[in-house]
Parts: sequence; structure tokens; C-alpha cells
Amino acid sequence: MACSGLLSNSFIANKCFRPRRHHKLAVPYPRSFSSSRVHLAQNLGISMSMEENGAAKQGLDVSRKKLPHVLTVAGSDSGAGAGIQADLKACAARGVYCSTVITAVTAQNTVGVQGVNIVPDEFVAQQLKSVLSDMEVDVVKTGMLPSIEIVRVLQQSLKEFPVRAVVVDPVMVSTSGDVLADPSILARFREELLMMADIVTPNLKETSTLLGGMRLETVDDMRRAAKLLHSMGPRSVLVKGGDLPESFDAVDVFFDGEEYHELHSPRVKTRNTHGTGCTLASCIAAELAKGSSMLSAVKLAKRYVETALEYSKDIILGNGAQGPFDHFLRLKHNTSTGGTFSGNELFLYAVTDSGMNEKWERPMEVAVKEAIEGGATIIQLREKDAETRKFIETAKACLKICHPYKVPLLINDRIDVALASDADGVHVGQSDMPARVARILLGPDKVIGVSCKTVEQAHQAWLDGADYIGCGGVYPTSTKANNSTVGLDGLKTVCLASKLPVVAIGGINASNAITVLGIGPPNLKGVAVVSTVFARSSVVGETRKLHSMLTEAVLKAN
Ligand SMILES: Cc1ncc(COP(=O)(O)OP(=O)(O)O)c(N)n1
Ligand SMILES: Cc1nc(C(=O)O)sc1CCOP(=O)(O)O
Ligand SMILES: [Mg+2]
Repeated sequence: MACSGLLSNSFIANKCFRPRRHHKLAVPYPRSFSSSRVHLAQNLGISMSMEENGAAKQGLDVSRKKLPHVLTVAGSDSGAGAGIQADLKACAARGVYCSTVITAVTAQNTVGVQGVNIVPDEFVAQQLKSVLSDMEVDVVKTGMLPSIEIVRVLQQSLKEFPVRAVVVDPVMVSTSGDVLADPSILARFREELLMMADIVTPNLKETSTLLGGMRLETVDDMRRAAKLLHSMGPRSVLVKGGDLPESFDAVDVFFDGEEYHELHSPRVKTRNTHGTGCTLASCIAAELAKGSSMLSAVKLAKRYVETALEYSKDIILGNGAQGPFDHFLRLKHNTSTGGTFSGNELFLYAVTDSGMNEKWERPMEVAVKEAIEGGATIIQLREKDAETRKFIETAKACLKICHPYKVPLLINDRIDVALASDADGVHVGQSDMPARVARILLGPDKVIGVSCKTVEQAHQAWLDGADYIGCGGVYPTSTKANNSTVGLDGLKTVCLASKLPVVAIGGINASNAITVLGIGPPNLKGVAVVSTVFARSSVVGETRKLHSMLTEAVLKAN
């Protein structure tokens, strides 16, 4: 439809800048949506001057960026594992704005659904109008639509305010088996909602219900079902086979009217699956809003859900059979510092050396355990020659040893290994990855230490978001080649200038530890050692000796 310059600005704002949806267009779903009004206007053949003119009159900045926007029309889950709450989290996790129209409020937890209060259809209509008339929604995702009236209201709203795509998750029964939609809406679903859907995402139970009780036992059955559902109107169908018996992996069948795709993913063994359907559909909607093609959106959404399930498989929330999962992949972040690193952890800092452990035929895990039993308060894995895969495995094994003692485990240099093993943090030097970049990659809760020999470096470490600095070499060392020394004076100067806690390193042993800690500045929190702890046969014995010296130094200072 061409827009004439005679049309009013409000018409332009409401209609012209939304690409109209035409049902059953033969063209594939656009790969990339233009996101700015200007670009859309160009796509639709509207002259820039008219756009600018209209925008100027409305006080809009035509160059502003538009957020991809999903509107979810669904029920609230008080337990926040599914429904509106899952949709909000999924969209946020995928970087997409999500507005909400609530169709029902459920009293729900991990055990089941204790109550449902349906929102009056006029009020659902009012919510829809409020959002759709104002906020440039890209994609509508539907979840729990508990009454015929609400389905009708939605259908009318979408006629009045067309959006780029509609994702229909035909929620009828919750994962705990509770019925969430009046069975009489089935017919309406089939006649109206499926017609409007760009994709419908039923699980096996919902597929069977939509198809009048069809038995679904094999992937071939799912293919047949996808075709039948497709004939009811949606542009694409994703039949989710998570509940398919006797399959090693989870198989979903995608059908777009022409091609079938079997999408396989490993089955994640977990009770925390509440909300997977809502999340998958929201994530598809979010990816469509960002500009993905339908098949890419489905693949991205599946991968995201798999990752979130895997990440959350051990978390415990609620007493019921089905727990929620963590959309932000963070609950499992099991830092022994709990994101509150104080610096006191630096008291006796044991830094490993594979050469020294090999000499004594000591597996890394044994060395780490002995150091902790001797009194080490923080461990750094400094494995210069380790192969990446082996390093990750070792780090994971050492984390299992450290965490029961609440001792943080950091990784030397290798941010990738820290990320892959979910270690508590990293230590980087002046020629390693900048702490500023490591902070972005690791997030706010991981511990980052930086080696500093000067006041300027210490200041920069603080600016970059580090948690502590390592200052040395205090004395000459044979552990690190060509390491320049700063001496006790250099250490003191850096400590006095540093806003961060400091650990001294380089040539420190049980004989000089009292002198080092005795230099005074309160932010000098401890000593880091390699050979003193790991160069001899008894790690536990050497660590204990050092620990008692450090304790003596503290007692002396007080
Ligand atoms: C606690 C602590 N302080 C300093 C260092 C040295 O780090 P860096 O300068 O990056 O040298 P390498 O250890 O990577 O050789 C450290 N590892 N730990
Ligand atoms: C890894 C390292 N960094 C240093 C620095 O000065 O930044 S000194 C050093 C080696 C410390 O080993 P030892 O305790 O055996 O002397
Ligand atoms: Mg380094």
C-alpha cells in the first residue's frame, strides 16, 4: 500500500510504518527486518521528506534506534518458572524488549497449579490496545489463552494492529498436567488462531489434542502431525518431541509447508524443565523480532533452551516434581566468594606449578588439596604448558576440591579456561588480556587479579575493575624467568597508592614472610608463593609452616 502525502501523521504513525502481513505470502520470512523507521519507510516507498516531516511534527528523532519488541499475551505464573515471567526472562536474556498482556493469573509453584483467575476479556482487550497502539510491537507471542472471548479479542486486536509475526504456543495443559484452557476453545484455536500464526509450537500432548486425539509415538507420526497442523493455517509448525518415548535425544519436527527439518538435541537429565515451552516460543519470537528467518529463530531458540537446561540441571528451587530453570545462566555460578571478594582471601595465596608437581609425581588435585589443608586461602592454577582441554578438566576437578573449603580458585592468564570451567576468577599480567576486557567477558562477580609493579599500573587495574593486585617480585625468584624485582620499597609504594588489596609475590618463604607483611600498609593482605609450597615433597607441611609465620606476622602487627 502506498502512502499518500495527504494522509495524516497519526495514520502514518499507526499504519504506514508497519509492514502489513498478508496471509500465506509465498515469499519466505524476511531474513532481516529493518529496524529504523527511516529504513522501513524506504522499504515501503515512502519519501524521506515525508517521514522526516511527520516525525518532526511529532517531535521524534528519525535517527533513533528502535528496540526489537515482543509482546507476550499469556498467563502469570506466581512461581515465575513459566508464563509471562518466563517470557520476560527469555526476551531479556535474548536482548529483546518484552511487553505483556496478562490473560490469567495463576497461583502456581513447582508442585502444580493451585488456582486460576481469568482476566475479563474487556480488560485483556484494553491491555492489548494500550501496548499495540503505542509501542511498535514486532512480534506477538501467545501463551495461555484461557477463554474463547480472549482468543477472539486477540484476533480482533491483531486485525486492527498488524504485527510482523505471530508465534502461537498453544498452551492448554501445564507441564504439571493442569488444564489451563477451556477445552471449548479448541475449535476456536483451530479456526482462528492457527490461521494467524506464523508458527505454532505444540508439544506432543497439544499436537494430539489439536488433532482430535491423534496417537504420536514416532518421529514419522510427528511429521504427519506437522503436515496436518500446517493445513490448518500456520505458516510453519514446530512439533516438539521432548516427551517422545524411547528416544535418546530430543527430536522436534519443523515443517514450513515445503520442507521438513528434524532438529535433534541431547536430552538434558533434569527436573528443572518448568517453562521450557513458554521460553522456547518467546525465544523464537525474540529472534524473529531481531530479524532471523523462521528456521534460524527456531534453531537459536532450541540451542538457548538446551544451554539453559544444561546450566540449571542441578539447581534446587521448590519441592515439586518440576523446578524452574535459570534463563540468565547465572544461578549455578558457584563462586566461593559469592561475588563478595574482600581481599582477606589473599592471606596465603598458593600458585601452582606443573613442573614442580610432576617432579614429585603429584597430581594437581592432590597438590591443591594439600595446600588447602595446610592453610592456603586462595589457589591459582598457573599451568603454562597445559593443553586447553586438559586444563579445563583439571580446573573443574580442583574447583570440586576448593569449594567445600570455601577457597576460591583462580586461573592464570586463561580467561577461556576460567569461563569453561566456571572458576572463581583469573589472574592476568601486564602482557595478558587487559583486565577491562576480562571483566566484560567474566561478568561482575568473578575475581580478577592484575600483576602490577608500578603505581600507574595499580591505578589502571582499579579503573579496569580488578579486585586485587599482585605486586612483585619482592625478591629474586627462579620460578619466573627474567622477572624484575621491586623490593620491599617498591611493594610499599604500590600498596600506599593502590585502592585495591595487594598480595606480595616473588621469592617469598617462611623466613622472610614476617618481614614482607611487616612493611605495614593495611591493604597488603598476604603473600603469594609458588616454590615455597610446591617445590618440596610435603605440600601440606610447607604450607602449614608458612601459615604459622604469617599468623605470627599478623599477631606482631596487632
Ligand atoms: C598473585 C600473582 N601475582 C602476580 C602474578 C604474575 O602474573 P603475570 O605477570 O601475568 O606472570 P605469569 O604468572 O603469567 O607468568 C601471578 N601469576 N599471580
Ligand atoms: C608468578 C610470579 N609472578 C611474579 C611477579 O613478580 O609478578 S614472581 C612469580 C613467581 C613466584 O614464584 P616463587 O614464589 O617461587 O618465587
Ligand atoms: Mg600472565
